[in-house]
Amino acid sequence: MSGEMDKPLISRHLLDSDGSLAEVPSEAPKVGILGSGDFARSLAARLVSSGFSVVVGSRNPKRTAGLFPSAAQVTFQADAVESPDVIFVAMFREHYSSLCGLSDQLAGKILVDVSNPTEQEHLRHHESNAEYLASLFPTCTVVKAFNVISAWTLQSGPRDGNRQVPMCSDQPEAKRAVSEVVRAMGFMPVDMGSLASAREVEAMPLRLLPGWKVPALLALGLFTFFYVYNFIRDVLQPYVRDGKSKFYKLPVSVVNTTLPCVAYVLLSLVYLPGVLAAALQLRRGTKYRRFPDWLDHWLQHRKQLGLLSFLCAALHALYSFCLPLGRVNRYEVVNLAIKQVLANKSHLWIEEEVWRMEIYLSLGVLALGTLSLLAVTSLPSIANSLNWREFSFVQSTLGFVALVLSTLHTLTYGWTRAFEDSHYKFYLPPTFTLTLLVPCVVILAKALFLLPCFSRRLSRIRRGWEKDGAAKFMLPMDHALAQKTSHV
Ligand SMILES: Cc1cc2nc3c(=O)[nH]c(=O)nc-3n(C[C@H](O)[C@H](O)[C@H](O)COP(=O)(O)OP(=O)(O)OC[C@H]3O[C@@H](n4cnc5c(N)ncnc54)[C@H](O)[C@@H]3O)c2cc1C
Ligand SMILES: NC(=O)C1=CN([C@@H]2O[C@H](COP(=O)(O)OP(=O)(O)OC[C@H]3O[C@@H](n4cnc5c(N)ncnc54)[C@H](OP(=O)(O)O)[C@@H]3O)[C@@H](O)[C@H]2O)C=CC1
Ligand code: HEM
Ligand SMILES: [Cu+2]
Ligand SMILES: [Fe+3]
Repeated sequence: MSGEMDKPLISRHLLDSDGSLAEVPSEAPKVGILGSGDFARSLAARLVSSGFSVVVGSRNPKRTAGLFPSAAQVTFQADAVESPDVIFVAMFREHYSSLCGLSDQLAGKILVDVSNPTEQEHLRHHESNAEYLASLFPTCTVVKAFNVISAWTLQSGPRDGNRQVPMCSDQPEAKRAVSEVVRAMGFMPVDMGSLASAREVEAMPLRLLPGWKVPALLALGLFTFFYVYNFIRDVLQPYVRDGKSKFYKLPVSVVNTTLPCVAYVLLSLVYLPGVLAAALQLRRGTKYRRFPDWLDHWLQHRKQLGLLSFLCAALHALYSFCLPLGRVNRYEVVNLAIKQVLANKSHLWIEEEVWRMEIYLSLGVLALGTLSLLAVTSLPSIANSLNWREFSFVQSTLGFVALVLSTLHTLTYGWTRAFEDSHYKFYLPPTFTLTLLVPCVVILAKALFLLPCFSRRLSRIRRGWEKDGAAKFMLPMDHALAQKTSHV
């Protein structure tokens, strides 16, 4: 079998070292495909247009030949596996065993398992599809690849969507051969190690935005809560008390009171776990103990929380820009003007209102601008061009600045309303007062941890110093202090 593996599987000079197309070999490398379904058809089309000679093995070649590009040869399974060394198995797991009759012809060849188990299949079988295929054909080398690429992406080419093709196999030589096919097709092979990783590779397409589930549900929960709260205050209360219909507020006004509250609370929840972590480290006097699971989980979901906060804040800004466009605004302005005329007043100008509004609008714009920087740097291409310090400056420091600006925006918007009885409807305080609690706790805690007594201790803990037990790392100036406290 090693003799089989030694010969070049695919003409190496199809690709230059830099990946560009070099001289096309006189005879195109041959690739086999077993199966004639959706995936097989897209794969064949892609392989043909990438310069491969393709032979398809079907149980019924007459019926299926018309579905393939004319350059692809469609024949019986036994004939198709005769000459190519790399054979894609584009079939479902339950049909693998139907290939057992081909064992002799397949001996020594590379089988590429492209299959995607469903969630139930993945749970039912403890061995991966690829390992199962390998157990059926012990004389073949199995490579797991392409399962994360949809038939559609194969057809439309790798221009949009994910270009990475995770692959694994126990045979480095086989992996290299399939990598070359992957590259020639315009995709990026990603080595995932031995075939034992196949289960992990097969689980990849089963994930649907795993990190987003909890943050998205949280955002939805907050939205629902604040929407109902604002509905009761702004729509239900005037209706019940005075019989006034304010239902026109549902699509814009109530939404624009709800969205900023969600954005603001989510933003504070991004920075709260950092504060809790610092507090925990201060109390324990070490960083070498795991955080409780809930805190660990929370710390890992901050990016998603932050981006959802940014989304809500951006929508809030757009809604705010749209407010003056509505009919409501025009009628209110006209009605106010008429009232002024009837009351024989000429100049309406409340200095305090003007200043309050100018300031809170400006602070809101600044807060959103700062948040945009965080959102931009969270794009992988930009994040990769920043070093660790730059990234953490934007994320940690500027993010905190955004939280402070949002707080000032909310406070100047709220002004004295929290203290005026007329703003308590059904005894419910104005919405913004509900949102201030968490952000203010975060800001105060951050300020507290900046005090020298805390910040010195924190930075020592983060460099490995421990309250009791051996000091793992010490600054020279900490040496004397550490000796006093770390007797065993
Ligand atoms: C729009 C938006 C986009 C976001 N995008 C991303 C993203 O792409 N990726 C991402 O990870 N997060 C992202 N976030 C989340 C958030 O910005 C980061 O998690 C941020 O780093 C949290 O800052 P922090 O100061 O609370 O926490 P941390 O930076 O984890 O620090 C917590 C505390 O520990 C201190 N500290 C941390 N490490 C050390 C150390 N080694 N030595 C000494 N002190 C230390 C800090 O000073 C701080 O006081 C985003 C947020 C928003 C709003
Ligand atoms: N569709 C997609 O987007 C993706 C599919 N995949 C994987 O590719 C594989 C094929 O998927 P897909 O092409 O969609 O499936 P299809 O059902 O469209 O095709 C399966 C093919 O298997 C062949 N086959 C061979 N033996 C049997 C048998 N005993 N019973 C039934 N069929 C048999 C058939 O070809 P014939 O009749 O000519 O022999 C049939 O066309 C699966 O493992 C799937 O998980 C992976 C990633 C994406
Ligand atoms: C371009 C940026 C922004 C503009 C133009 C803007 C504008 C406004 C306006 C007009 C209001 C009053 C809404 C109303 O009348 O009900 C308001 C309220 C509010 N804004 Fe902003 N804002 C901006 C950014 C932000 C950001 C980034 C946050 C926080 C993340 C935020 C949080 C809030 C909060 C919490 C309220 C109070 C909501 C309430 O209780 O009624 N805003 N903003
Ligand atoms: Cu979670
Ligand atoms: Fe999770």
